[in-house]
Amino acid sequence: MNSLKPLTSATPQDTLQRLGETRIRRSWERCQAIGTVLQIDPDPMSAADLQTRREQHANVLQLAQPEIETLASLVASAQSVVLLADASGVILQEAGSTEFLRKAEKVALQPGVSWAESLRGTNAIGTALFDAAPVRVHGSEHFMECNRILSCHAAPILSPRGEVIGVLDISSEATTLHAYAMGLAKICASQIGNRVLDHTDTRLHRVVFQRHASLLDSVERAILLLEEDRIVGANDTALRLLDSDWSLLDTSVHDWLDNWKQLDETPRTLHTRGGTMLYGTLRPGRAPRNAYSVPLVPSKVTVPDRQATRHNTVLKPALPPLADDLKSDMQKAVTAVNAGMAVLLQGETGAGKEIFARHLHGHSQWHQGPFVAINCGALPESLIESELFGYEAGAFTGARREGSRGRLREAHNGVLFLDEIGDMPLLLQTRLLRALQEREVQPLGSDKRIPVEFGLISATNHDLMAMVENGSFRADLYYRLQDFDVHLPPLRERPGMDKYLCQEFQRLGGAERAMILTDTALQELAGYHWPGNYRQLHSVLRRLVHLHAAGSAIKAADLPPEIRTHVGTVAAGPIPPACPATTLRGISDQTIERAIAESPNNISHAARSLGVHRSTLYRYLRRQAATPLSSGIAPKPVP
Ligand SMILES: Nc1ncnc2c1ncn2[C@@H]1O[C@H](COP(=O)(O)OP(=O)(O)OP(=O)(O)O)[C@@H](O)[C@H]1O
Repeated sequence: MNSLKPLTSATPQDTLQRLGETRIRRSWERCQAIGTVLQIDPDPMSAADLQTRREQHANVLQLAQPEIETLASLVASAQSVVLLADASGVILQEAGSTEFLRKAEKVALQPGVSWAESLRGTNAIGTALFDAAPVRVHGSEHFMECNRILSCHAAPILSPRGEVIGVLDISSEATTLHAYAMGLAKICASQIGNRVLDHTDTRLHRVVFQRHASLLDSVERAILLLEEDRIVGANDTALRLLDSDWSLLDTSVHDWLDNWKQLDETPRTLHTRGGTMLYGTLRPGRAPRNAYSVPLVPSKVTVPDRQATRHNTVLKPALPPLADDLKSDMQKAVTAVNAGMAVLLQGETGAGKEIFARHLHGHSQWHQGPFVAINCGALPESLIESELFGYEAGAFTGARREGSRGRLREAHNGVLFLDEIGDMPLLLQTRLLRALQEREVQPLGSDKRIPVEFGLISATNHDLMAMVENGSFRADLYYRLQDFDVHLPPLRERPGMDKYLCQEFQRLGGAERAMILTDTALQELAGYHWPGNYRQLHSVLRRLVHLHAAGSAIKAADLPPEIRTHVGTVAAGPIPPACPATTLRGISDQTIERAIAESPNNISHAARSLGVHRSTLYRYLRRQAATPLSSGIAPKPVP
């Protein structure tokens, strides 16, 4: 273990000056006072010692696992790691990108090493612990030169009495600055603190409150722990809403909240001492205790299924439920979008990207705002710009007299869903990128810039990376859109297809018309590769239900030709890998031609019967324009 030599010219006075009056500057000043004791190359403690320390902190470690796991999978692809350190700065656990973990070890950012500020100089873990506040320490802001390869974001985890009981850190290389990492670290540290509160002595009463009833089960909820009417624990949000600090501990709750006694488990209004109206619930404790001094003993560590609870209250009943294997992706995507990250959904046509986006909106902090969906593939190029950004009155010929707000502004305080983003023309990609980066919209014909705030979700069935490589999609927009990406698996990979098919057949009218699917029909349906996914499945099942007599048993011979002609192919070999860019793949030209012929002048209807999106069919027709279909039906111009 070496000690740090006096700081060299790499950390001169001008760096200190540049830091200004910040937390970092104050930390540097502290470090300069103790410079020679700093450890430049510390050895980690022995495995046995680390194990003992982990056992001492078993409760916090156990309660933090859901956040650590979620964060690890969120940040691993961004070459980042998540670390949990105890209150003395010793790293207890690491997770995330294995590649970066190896690099981090070179500067001892690893379990068993203390990153206390007094040992490692200004760094996120140590400085967050010293100040008991979140902090980002990026590259050259680290006091010790060897640590300047790092960019770190740390937030303290507080006990119900306001003591720091640990620190959560997200670190990556200093060459990449992740704008969302600080937000994520803060949210997750609060969530862990809340879980500690939830699991502290179940004999205490719990008052939970917020400005809006819908936030009562969110990470933003304020919590007070009461013994009789004495406040024995709280979280940061409670202090903020009550305009107080930790001196509120051991005072009477009567001093802070009127009518709290009338609360029960149903949200009701209550008022702060200053008259602010809040919504609150009261979960009574099992019995009063004499003192709050017991160690934190989790009664049982479970991850509360908040998503499910909120799903019932927030989402419209018309939304189909997600397949079980998507629930953990949903949970991560909610954390991501709430932290300001852009979510990109990729998957074949009809795989449920929009449905996923709507669920995500319903579960996110934006759920009370609008869900504004824009189909970038269906909008004519000449209209996209005015549709997205709006326009001033009389901005162009044909414009509405009163002007238009544009879809980006309509999404303010809600979610903007950019569907088929891969079809956005290159020129507009530049304007969109600017609006997304600056979070400002400039309507056509106006020199005003209007600030907008929304959660951003995009979807595509193209291989966007390939488009970036061949120059048809801007790399910078691609990276702006995919802070977190979710791959929606195709329907054919859904577990338990037989059961699901029967259930959907019954739901879509089979039960009402007393119909059944025979085993052979079911087998063929389950073996089909469903290029149009849920959309195609529903179209096929509806046709089966309504084109056959009530009471009939559907046989394999009754299945539509596109399924029958594929039976041999599917049985003969493995299903070809998904090819998202060619979404009508697997449907023969003749079938497409027939669908169009059966729905003259109605492309939407033809698309529905093929189980693809209208814009997909338009794209197909454009491609075929040079060699018109034999049916002679010329495609109408795209609206
Ligand atoms: N999990 C699901 N369960 C039942 N139906 C679903 C599910 N997911 C999607 N659907 C249905 O499938 C149809 C297509 O879904 P959605 O529009 O979300 O797909 P998409 O991936 O966005 O398609 P596209 O790329 O063509 O726009 C919708 O009618 C939707 O209700």
